[in-house]
Parts: sequence; C-alpha cells; structure tokens
Amino acid sequence: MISLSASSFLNKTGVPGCSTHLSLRQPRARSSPAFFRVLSTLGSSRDPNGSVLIETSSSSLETSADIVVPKSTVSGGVQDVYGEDAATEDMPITPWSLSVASGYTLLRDPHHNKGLAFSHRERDAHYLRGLLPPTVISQDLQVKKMMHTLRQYQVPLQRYMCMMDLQETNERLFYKLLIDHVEELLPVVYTPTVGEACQKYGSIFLRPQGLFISLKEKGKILEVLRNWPEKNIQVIVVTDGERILGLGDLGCQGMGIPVGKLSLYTALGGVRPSACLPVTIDVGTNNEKLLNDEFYIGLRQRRATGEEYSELMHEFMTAVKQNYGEKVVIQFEDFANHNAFDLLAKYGATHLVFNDDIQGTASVVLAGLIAALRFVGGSLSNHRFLFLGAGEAGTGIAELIALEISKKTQIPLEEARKNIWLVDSKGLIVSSRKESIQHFKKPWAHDHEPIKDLVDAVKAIKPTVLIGTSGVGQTFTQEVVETMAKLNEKPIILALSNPTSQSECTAEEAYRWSEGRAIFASGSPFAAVEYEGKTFVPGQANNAYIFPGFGLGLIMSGTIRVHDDMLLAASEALAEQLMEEHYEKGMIFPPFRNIRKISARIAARVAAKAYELGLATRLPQPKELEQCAESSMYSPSYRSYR
Ligand SMILES: NC(=O)C1=CN([C@@H]2O[C@H](COP(=O)(O)OP(=O)(O)OC[C@H]3O[C@@H](n4cnc5c(N)ncnc54)[C@H](OP(=O)(O)O)[C@@H]3O)[C@@H](O)[C@H]2O)C=CC1
Ligand SMILES: CC(=O)C(=O)O
Ligand SMILES: [Mg+2]
Repeated sequence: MISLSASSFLNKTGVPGCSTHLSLRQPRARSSPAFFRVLSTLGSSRDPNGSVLIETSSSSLETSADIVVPKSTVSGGVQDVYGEDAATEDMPITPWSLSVASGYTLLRDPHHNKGLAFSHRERDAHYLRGLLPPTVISQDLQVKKMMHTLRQYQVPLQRYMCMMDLQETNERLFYKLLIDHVEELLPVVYTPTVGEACQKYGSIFLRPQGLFISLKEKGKILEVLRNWPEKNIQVIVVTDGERILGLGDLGCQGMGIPVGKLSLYTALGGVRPSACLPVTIDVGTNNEKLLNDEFYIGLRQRRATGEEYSELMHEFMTAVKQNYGEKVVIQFEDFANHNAFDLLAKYGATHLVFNDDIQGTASVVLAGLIAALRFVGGSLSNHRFLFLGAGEAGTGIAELIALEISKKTQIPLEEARKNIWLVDSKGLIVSSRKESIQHFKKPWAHDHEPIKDLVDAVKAIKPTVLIGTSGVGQTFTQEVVETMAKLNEKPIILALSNPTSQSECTAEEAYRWSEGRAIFASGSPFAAVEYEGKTFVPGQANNAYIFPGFGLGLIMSGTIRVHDDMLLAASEALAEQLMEEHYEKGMIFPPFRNIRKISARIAARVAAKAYELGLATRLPQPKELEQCAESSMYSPSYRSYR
C-alpha cells in the first residue's frame, strides 16, 4: 500500500535548471491504518471521523508518468510533499496527508484549514456547510484582522501565545503573517519573547509542539521518532535545554527554542513546515525553581551526565540517521558548552550537524564585521578584538574571524589568533591560566599579565572591536563604552547576549556613551535611537540571518557534511547585501524585511561551496542556484481545494 500525498497529483514543476522533485510518501508499515489509502478518482467512502477514505493499489500509481516514486523516503534534496513550494502555488490540490480531511476534521487540521477563506465551492465539496458563518474572506483580510488582534495585546507573552495558537490552528495563516510582518513579529516568536515563554512554558502550555525525548524513552528512540506524523524530515533543531539564551537551564521547557528556530527556518528560509522537526532531549534539570514548580512539564530530577547522557544522545543521533538518512540537517541549539563542543566534534564526521550557537553566530558576526569595515577602514587583520564571554558564541566567532584573516592574508591561523582576546568569568584569558581552562579556550591564552576586570582589559588590550557573549546584562558599563570611544574614532560594539534583559548594554547607551560614534548591533532587537538630531538604526546581530538560508543551502544541494568554508561563504553573502542606504543609517546588517531574498543568496553560496568541495549529492548541480533556492521556498498562500 502507498499513501499518495497531494503533491503527487502535480506535474513536476520548476524553474530553468531546478526541477522540483515531487514524491509519493510511503507509509510506515508499523502503524499506518490498513483500511485507508487514497486516490479520489478510484472511489471513496467516509470514515466515522469525517475523513474520506479511498482505496487504491500501489501498482496503479507507479505507472503514472507524472509521479516519481522514490525507493526510499530519506533521499534528501528538495521534496515537495504537500505542494508547499512557491512553484505549486497556483495549482489546485486535494487537502490530505494520510487521508483526505473534510468537514469538521478539515477545520481542525492546521495544515489545510483556511477558516473563513474557504470558498463556497470548497464548502460544498468538503462538507463544510454550516460549520462556518456565511462570509468568505481573503487570506489578506485574515492577515489584517490577525494583526489587528495581535496589536490589541500589550503583553508580549500574550502575543506569543496568540501566534502559537494560530500556528496550531491555521499554519499557512501563521506563516503568511510572519513573512509579511517579519520585523514586527520576529520579537514575538523569537528573542526576546521566546525566552520568557520558555521560562513560563509549564504555565502557558496548551498543546504539545515538537518531539519530547526523555530518559524514559531510552531504548525506544527510534519508535518515538516514528510517532512523529511526518516522514520526510529535512531539518531537526534539537536542544537539551541547559543553556537557553542567556537564561540558563530551563530543562524540558527549552522546547520553545527548537519550535521558534524552526518557524524561522520556514518563514525566513523557506524550508517547508512539514520537513521540520523540533526536538527536546530531557535528561532532567538543575534548575531548582523548575524542579519545585508544580507546573513544570519535564522530568523532575537533576540532570543526567557522563555516560548516561552520552548514551541517550548517541541513541538519538543513531536513530535520526537510521530513520531519516544522512542528509537531514541536525542543528544543535542552546546546549551548555561542556556538551556543545564535544557533540559537534563527535558527530561532525558522521552526521550533517551544525551548531547554531558556535557556527551560525560566528558566521553572522563575521558578516557584520566585514560590513563594518566600510565605516572603520582597513581589513580585519588591522583590527584588535576583545570578547566578554569565552564560551560557544565567543570562541566560535573568534575562530571564524581568525580563519577569515588567515585565508585572506595567508598568515598561519595561530598568528591570526594573536589579535583576538577573550575575557571569561575569571578575567582575561592568558597563558598562565592555560592548564586550568577548558579546551576551547586554550588557543586564546596569549602572553599577558592577568587582568580581572573588563574595563582594565579594554585599557590594556586597546581593542577596536568589543563583543559581548557572556549572557550577563549591563556588563558594558558607561566606563567600558567611554573607554572604547576614547580609544577609537568609531568603536565597534556588539552586545550579542539574549534576550534583551541580558544584553551587555542598550543601543541608546552605546550611542550616548560614545557620543554617537559607536557602530552598534545587538543579539535582541532595539528600536532606532535619536541622538543629537541624528537617527541611528541598530542592527540585530543574530544567527537568525544565517541558519535558515544556510540550512536551505545544505538541503537543496543534498550536502552530507558542514565545512567551515560554507560558513565563510554565508558571511560574505550576507555582508554583500548591505546597500548604501543602510550604511547611511549606520547599519551593518540589512533589514529583516528582505530576509527571504537574503536567505536565498546565502543558500546559493552555501550550496555552491558544497558542490565545489564535493560534499553535495544532488546532481547534476542546478545552473541557477539562487533562482533554485527562491523557487523551492515554501509559500504560505492558500491552495484551492478541488
Ligand atoms: N546574538 C546571537 O545570535 C547569539 C547570542 N548568544 C548569546 O550569547 C550568550 C552566551 O552564549 P554562549 O556563548 O553559548 O554561552 P556559554 O555559557 O558557552 O559562554 C558564556 C561565557 O561567558 C562567560 N561569563 C559568564 N559570566 C561572566 C561575567 N560576569 N563576566 C565575564 N564573563 C562571563 C563564561 O565564563 P566561564 O567560562 O568562566 O564560565 C563563558 O565563557 C547568551 O546570552 C546567548 O543568548 C548565543 C548565540 C547566538
Ligand atoms: C540566538 C541564539 O541562538 C541564542 O541566543 O542562543
Ligand atoms: Mg541559540
């Protein structure tokens, strides 16, 4: 038996040099109900839940000239299972996945529900008469209405809950809203509000989103993966909740992060929602407040460590490869650094893994620095960098800067590192500390006398660039910023810590304390600032610029491993999208409103690099990679139902 997805009715579609690969879905043998498989032309009946049940045999389907039957569902590449690509937008489809939803069931199916936008013809054809009031409205009017509703909520968390509710009831409207109003809604579904949502997840929790894999599932992870309704997964974002933004250990409630990141994969990068899988690994939490919170949703025990932790993670990583193949992107997100670096090193050789906090952050910051050269002149090798925070983000960025300098100037990497200094919770990282520091800090232990305070480190090192990656707010004090401004005509100051409460300083403070001379960007958004009659627009130095396009590039090329050169390619693709009008406002990142175009360019460059390195498997290489990226992006416009 074969279940036929809606898109299988569509002809192969595409743009020159990029054919969209459509596929039949093969149901898993284990749990697929035997009695219904679909093809409306072959006759139908209704099951008691309102689903239309249609029988067919696989052999009759395999003969259809328009249909591609892959041998395996884990072949990677771009597979338009539900007719979600922009290329399929104008074609009528049947609203089904495993069975045709109709009537009451259709209204409660978030993938196909259109609410009042169902036409009268569709209401007749799909048993919706009477289940909706008589008015028919357009999706655009629905967007207008939802924005009006959202703007009534003054409390950001209420807006977040409203958006989550929409995602669970009408997925296309959710994404249309997010894409059309990206600058307004990014702070709602992402930082800073997602941070508060994770902190209060137990209290606001209505419906589970994503897949929860706890120690209780040990030995059964493959089965758990098979409980997820979608089979053609292309991206997994996984966390264990130990370092959620700069808010620390939020245990199982970290689920808000993979869910939010994957919403951005779709809205910003065009990866279709059905291909995205959010996962939270629950090994307990050391957060006493949560352990004592009656509404906490996770395991009520302290974190498992050592072998117990590694075994669970290994079972997960193995099960993912077994179930989805090796072309599924596994994005590690918000792990604590004592696990993050090891997981990346361990699975980098066997899986398509990407650590967003280490690699994605590095790529976005490098892009901002390349753009900032426009204001400060010279090349990166002429600059001196000082970081507050020497963890995933700090050392990840430092290493990519050094790599870029080394490649551009042909000097050895060790030499390039010498202009980069980091401060951790114990002070400046210097050679006398080398024996006692974690392995990822060792390359940065340069010869210098120990210094405890940041301001003294600024005075001693005289950086041209100051980057905050400590997760601790208000650490770029007035004295720190004024010292930077004394040392530099245009000090580059990046306050990367999230959410807003943990930002090292505000945009207003950076501009005021530097007398309007700072080139400033922050991890969470700040509004434009007026200073002495001039308007400054702070950029958002956030990995959200990179990972959606980066992931799309990996998927569209069927890449099997991430390589540092792809991160450099992504940085360059982002930096080159700043226009004169942006520089005039002091910006070092382009506005998010053009993010889909930006992501397509990043995806194309990443894919091109993958082909160049021989890591891409989707052959032959499409001629127009950027066009290919754009045309394979998910479009949230409603489809017409036959
Ligand atoms: N804008 C963006 O895109 C991104 C932002 N971030 C943000 O960066 C922050 C850090 O993340 P990450 O690097 O993963 O975290 P880590 O825990 O890996 O690193 C934090 C680092 O900060 C140091 N630190 C902590 N407190 C202080 C202090 N008071 N003074 C000086 N140093 C201190 C720690 O020191 P020690 O080692 O001694 O404990 C550690 O080196 C978070 O807020 C996160 O949200 C992260 C990724 C992307
Ligand atoms: C942005 C991000 O990934 C973080 O703050 O962890
Ligand atoms: Mg993160």
